[in-house]
Amino acid sequence: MNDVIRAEDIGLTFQTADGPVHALKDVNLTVAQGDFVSFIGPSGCGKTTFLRAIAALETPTAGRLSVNGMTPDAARRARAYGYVFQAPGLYPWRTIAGNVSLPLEIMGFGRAERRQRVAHVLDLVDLAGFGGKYPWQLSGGMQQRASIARALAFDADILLMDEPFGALDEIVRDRLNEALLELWAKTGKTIAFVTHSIPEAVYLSTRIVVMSPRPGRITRIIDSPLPRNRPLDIRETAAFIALAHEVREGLREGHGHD
Ligand SMILES: Nc1ncnc2c1ncn2[C@@H]1O[C@H](COP(=O)(O)OP(=O)(O)OP(=O)(O)O)[C@@H](O)[C@H]1O
Repeated sequence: MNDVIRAEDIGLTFQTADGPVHALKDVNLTVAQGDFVSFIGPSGCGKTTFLRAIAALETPTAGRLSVNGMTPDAARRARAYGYVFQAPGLYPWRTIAGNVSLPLEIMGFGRAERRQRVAHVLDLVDLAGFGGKYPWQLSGGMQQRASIARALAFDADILLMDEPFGALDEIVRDRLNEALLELWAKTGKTIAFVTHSIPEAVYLSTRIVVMSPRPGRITRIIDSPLPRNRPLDIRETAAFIALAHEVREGLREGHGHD
């Protein structure tokens, strides 16, 4: 299997008026193609900073980081990833299809190709038939699905997701978690996912990266023994509960350094 993300001794220090902030320190991680990796940890442990570094939105101050075998900057230019944020960030004056089509327009795809791709990704996120609606006509969960479709539209290998379901209620979140796993199985994408929720991390991931703050670092990397095909009620199994316990322990360990 190919490593799509490889971080070696990554450090990232912000210089602020109050002195240096060590957002990441000695971070080592490899993510294989087709992995679903979650980053979990308390506020300020560097989860978002690490995702942003992968996306070339921040530059590490130490170590080496490669994405698809390239520098993050080269990977960004090669459109190696789609990025999904906590808020859907859809333009209210554009239809759902218009929003999903926007990155394709910017990249210069022709009209026929755009139509075909938009229809395909709307179908993938179960929004076929909603392309003509405006964002405000859709529920929060549907809007977030549309933003996932937008990130998928140019068919990048990697999907970076920063707490995409954090603002949604639990029932909607459950449904979207299930839908995301289906989409992952169908597309074979590599997904890097930031969350604050232990059950969400355990339900979704093949690898769980537990982080802790000050300085932001990895305290545990847990490879999931759960099968890739996961119905929601897997959460009631002993294996799931044991894994959640292991994550919780990892989080507690990290707090010991505070
Ligand atoms: N541009 C910046 N300038 C200075 N400090 C920053 C900057 N961005 C992030 N930080 C600091 O770096 C640390 C890590 O932040 P980061 O947002 O990556 O954490 P996080 O784990 O994603 O937190 P949360 O769960 O709250 O989103 C924090 O102490 C934060 O205040």
